[in-house]
Amino acid sequence: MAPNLPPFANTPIDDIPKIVEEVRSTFFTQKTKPIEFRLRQLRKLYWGIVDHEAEIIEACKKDLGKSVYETQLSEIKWVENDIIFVNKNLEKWAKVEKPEDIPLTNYFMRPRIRKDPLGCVLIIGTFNFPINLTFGPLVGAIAGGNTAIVKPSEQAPASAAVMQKILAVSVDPSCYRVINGGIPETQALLAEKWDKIFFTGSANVGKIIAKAAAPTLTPVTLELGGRNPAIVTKKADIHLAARRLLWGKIFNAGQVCISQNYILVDKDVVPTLVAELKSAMADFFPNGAKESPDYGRIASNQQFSRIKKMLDNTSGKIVIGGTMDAEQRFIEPTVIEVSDPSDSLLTEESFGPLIPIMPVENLDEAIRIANSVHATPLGLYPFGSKDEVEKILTEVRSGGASVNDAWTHGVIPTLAFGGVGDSGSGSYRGRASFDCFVHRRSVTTTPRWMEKLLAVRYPPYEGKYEQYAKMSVSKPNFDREGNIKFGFIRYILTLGSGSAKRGILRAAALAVLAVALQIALGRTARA
Ligand SMILES: NC(=O)C1=CN([C@@H]2O[C@H](COP(=O)(O)OP(=O)(O)OC[C@H]3O[C@@H](n4cnc5c(N)ncnc54)[C@H](O)[C@@H]3O)[C@@H](O)[C@H]2O)C=CC1
Ligand SMILES: CC1=C(/C=C/C(C)=C/C=C/C(C)=C/C=C/C=C(C)/C=C/C=C(C)/C=C/C=C(\C)C(=O)O)C(C)(C)CCC1
Repeated sequence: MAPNLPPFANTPIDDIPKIVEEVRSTFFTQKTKPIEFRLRQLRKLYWGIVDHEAEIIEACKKDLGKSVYETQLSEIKWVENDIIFVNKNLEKWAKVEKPEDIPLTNYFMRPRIRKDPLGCVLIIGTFNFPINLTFGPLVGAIAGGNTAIVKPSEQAPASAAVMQKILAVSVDPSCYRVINGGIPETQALLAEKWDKIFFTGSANVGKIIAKAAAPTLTPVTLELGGRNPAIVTKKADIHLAARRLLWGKIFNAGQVCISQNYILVDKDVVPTLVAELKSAMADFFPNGAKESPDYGRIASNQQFSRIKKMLDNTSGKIVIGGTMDAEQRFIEPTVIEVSDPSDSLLTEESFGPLIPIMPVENLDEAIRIANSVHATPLGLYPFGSKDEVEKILTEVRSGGASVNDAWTHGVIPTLAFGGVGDSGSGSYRGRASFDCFVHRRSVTTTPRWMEKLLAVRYPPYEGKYEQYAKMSVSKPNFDREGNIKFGFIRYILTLGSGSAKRGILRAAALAVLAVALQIALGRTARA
């Protein structure tokens, strides 16, 4: 029997300042700082999630038509595994760190790096992986010793209500709270003072967040969207490319910010790619996507209309799929052959199961189009030979990249995840989640006995520079042309090459030459 879901209700706007004040003042009680407290809260959150698995599954079904399998993989087990990983590593990460590269003269000041909590943080989530992308950052915030307020997306209301319930019953409510609502509630939150805002969502709202943070210089982590290219060359394995890129657009019905937004394909292999996509589609959904229990639905009528409009507006030709059902918010995985790089299917983020394919003359053209559509996308998916892939990775920027695959870099839970340029700033997950929510605070302690040595820094300065220079001024090992200068000993030891590797090669070549000479001389002597 399906579990009863808690109702979604907006937090009254008038209550928001009071809740924020409570959570903010808890930070100053120092309650969240001991590692043992953080670990205990994380462990309680873990069990809170475990105890509400059935409700999470039901909520994700209601919000997104998400299959149990996808909810387990990408929401429930994702966050549970993350908590277990943090639980195992937090003490190690939180240890005071000895910095590298400290000059000898500063050694006695015991330079070190503390990992201090930031304070009271705000986490604003999105709808597509509602639990993962909301509780994921929260795990980092708790691990970092912060207090936090979480604002789930109102576009996944069932999941938002379940998250509110889970936090209320599992963790300390004076430290961590859910505020539910839409734009007015988020605006009320943004009017408060935060020590960090962690936002996942669209670039447009990202700008609103950054603007709201600017007057108080509040740091922000922005996890935004992108128009991510996949590039398929003639040398790629087209069968694999088709299966993997199709997976990239059917998981969560394509509502994945790192999935490819469009595919640039060498014109010679377009027919093969389309045929392989057709065959992969039949393989994944033998009775069609609509009948499959594995294929999700679009989150809201608003998102459905937006995706439909994109398809209506294209000048491209649908070659696979194209059916829809507004009542069910169902959109079939749809492959569209596009011939114009300014087609809105390329230039706008579909955030749905649309798979535009654009034939190109060669790799240079593909790279040119990718760079002109979006110079700093969130993801990049090159399929081709080793050299072609290297060229693509070098010439096209992106937050992350998966070679010969769709968004695989985004499913490795302990790999830092984030955008670049306007696809986001900052990263999180695994250790990076902890780093995202702490300040690496450099600290020194100057011993009393150093006072005599430190006299060099006090006025009168007369005659002190030479003394200082002896201790602390470095000499360049490069000349005015930018060439590296070698010392005499280094020159001799490296046989005039300047590098150990080239020195060894030269020594080996000399040894071969000497042996050959010896053999030749031996032969001459015998003759
Ligand atoms: N980089 C990443 O990890 C991810 C990025 N995304 C991106 O998110 C976008 C789709 O998600 P949406 O939820 O539609 O994004 P969105 O930006 O509309 O909403 C995200 C959050 O911002 C709040 N919000 C919306 N409008 C606001 C306003 N005017 N003022 C203050 N707050 C506001 C919403 O309540 C929601 O909690 C896509 O662009 C997608 O690529 C989605 C998932 C992950
Ligand atoms: C099984 C054996 C092996 C190894 C097998 C491997 C490596 C299997 C890999 C399977 C994968 C990658 C399955 C996919 C899982 C999908 C997940 C977890 C989805 C997560 C979704 C997330 C986090 C969504 C994020 C969305 C974001 C950020 C967004 O919208 O932007 C060996 C090792 C080969 C040995 C033999 C056995």
